[in-house]
Amino acid sequence: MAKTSMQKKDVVGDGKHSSAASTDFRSPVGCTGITRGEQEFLAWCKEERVRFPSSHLAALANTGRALVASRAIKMGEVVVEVPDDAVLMADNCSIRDVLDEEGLCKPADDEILEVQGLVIAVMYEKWRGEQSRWAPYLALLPDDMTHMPLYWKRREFLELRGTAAYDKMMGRLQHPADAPTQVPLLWSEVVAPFIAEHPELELPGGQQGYELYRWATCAVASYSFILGDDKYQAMVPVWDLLNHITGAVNVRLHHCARRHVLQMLATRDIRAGEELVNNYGELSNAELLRGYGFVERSNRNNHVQVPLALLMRVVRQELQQEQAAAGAGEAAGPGPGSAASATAPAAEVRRAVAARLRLGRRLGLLPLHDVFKVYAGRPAPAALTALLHLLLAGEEQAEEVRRAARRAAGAAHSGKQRRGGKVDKQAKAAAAIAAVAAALKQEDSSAGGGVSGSAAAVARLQRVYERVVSYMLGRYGNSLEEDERLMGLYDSLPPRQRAALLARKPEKEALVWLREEIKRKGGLQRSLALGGAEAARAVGKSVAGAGGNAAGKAAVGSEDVGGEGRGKKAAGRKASDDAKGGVKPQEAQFSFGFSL
Ligand SMILES: C[S@@+](CC[C@H](N)C(=O)[O-])C[C@H]1O[C@@H](n2cnc3c(N)ncnc32)[C@H](O)[C@@H]1O
Repeated sequence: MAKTSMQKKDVVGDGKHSSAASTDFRSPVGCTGITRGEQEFLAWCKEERVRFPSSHLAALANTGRALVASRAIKMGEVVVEVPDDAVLMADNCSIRDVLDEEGLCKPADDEILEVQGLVIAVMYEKWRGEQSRWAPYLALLPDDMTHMPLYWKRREFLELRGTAAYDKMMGRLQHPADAPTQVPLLWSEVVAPFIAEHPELELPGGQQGYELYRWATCAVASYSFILGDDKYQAMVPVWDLLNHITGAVNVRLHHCARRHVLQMLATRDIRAGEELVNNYGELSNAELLRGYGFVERSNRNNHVQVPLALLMRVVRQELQQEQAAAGAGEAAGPGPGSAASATAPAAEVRRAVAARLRLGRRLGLLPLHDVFKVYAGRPAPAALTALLHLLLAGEEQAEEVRRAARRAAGAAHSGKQRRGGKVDKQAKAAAAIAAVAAALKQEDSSAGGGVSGSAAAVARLQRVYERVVSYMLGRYGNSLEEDERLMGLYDSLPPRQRAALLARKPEKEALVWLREEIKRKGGLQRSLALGGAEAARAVGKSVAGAGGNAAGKAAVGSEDVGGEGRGKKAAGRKASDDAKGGVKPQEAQFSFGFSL
């Protein structure tokens, strides 16, 4: 594997200065010379018509390489332009036919395989060294990816127990775009056999091969983009030089189909010397750490992910305990209109809850990848509260919710709101949430309502929430109090411990917040009052996903492309109408195939 020096310099010039061979080149904002690797990359950009005329490469203390404005940039100006065929994908790399034959190009049987296709493409092109068309580009990617948790020692990795980062990397939750997931398994089941079956490629096997694979996986995880509706995973040179700072994005991604170029446009005026900043998604620290190997000291996107599988388990437990209590002649009984009758065996509870879940799904109450996000300081997600109510509900209550949702969907049909079926789903979810809110409205248990049906339902929801929170808090390796103590020692902690601390502590805070919020007077109603917005979120994408990334990462105004040639077509196909910065479609990565 060709090694490239990754010494970082303070600032290096942009493509137009690439002919300056001297190492004491001074950029418009001062600073030092450029490395040979950087010079070669800039020359390569020129050859490939990759342009960033108003900015230059910089190396910043905490974030590594970056693009910095060389002059004032106007809102809407194109700041980076990358021809479609300069991107690197499984579909246009030099072994694309082999990858295609092996089912590792689009459309593969499994999206995971498509991501593996790009990882192998990156491995191969890197391995070819100078012979690769992308050599100067690949040489500029950091050789050292040890900031990624994939390189952490077991002891360090265990510090992440309980977090979304840990679960995803352990393969408990999985989305194809979660590149650093199940790496040893994918190596032994997909990549090592591929290498063994294609000796003509001369890729290394064994430990050397695995190290190359691990590096390429990290490169794909933290540098690749997903282009267009067809979700082509691609390495996009220069686009991937932009860092992520929550709340500071100043560019958006776009595809100009007419000219077959991917573009980055300024979303506001940018001053000379200002960093160009992308948005990798609305990501928590745990997610940033897993996918990109860094965390932010203060991150407004911090949240905890509550998996559906856990909710199902807790609901079943609740119902079975209610039954047992009723069977033993205790006072509580199965509650008003319970999902299973007092005499029902566990299997019946399971069936009843599964049926309610199907209804919840039809009503649009399930978020993308079945993971509910809970934020400290915000009400519990409406769709979560509504779904829990539904899962616990008896026949009659469930039917009521279903009828209300149907009426609302019918109204949306006949109204002007309908847009490609999406509003139907949103309207249904909103109506289901409203119906649950109405059912719970009469009383809140904390108001001292006693024994009315709704008070019992509220108490039951609170119990279920409490169990979910307790279970999730118990999964971390230590307590929130311990993390608070560790924050006092923050500066003296090793970097990986700091990162783990900043990943797990906000998750615990969100859980503790949830527990308190649900107990507070009106907490459940506050959750359900957000029905509209939450309903939109419940049906995904349109609110916070890569497809509709409100923070501006998603490109707008893309035009359709008539592709020419394979690579071009792939990159071009509606590319960047939801092109993403960083590797994963932001919502789509939160799959949580969790089991207790
Ligand atoms: C797409 S690359 C951006 C270019 C990168 N800085 C470089 O030196 O090549 C993503 C990587 O940049 C770094 N990065 C991006 N944003 C960061 C931030 N806010 N803080 C720390 N590191 C950051 C992380 O190492 C991440 O894996």
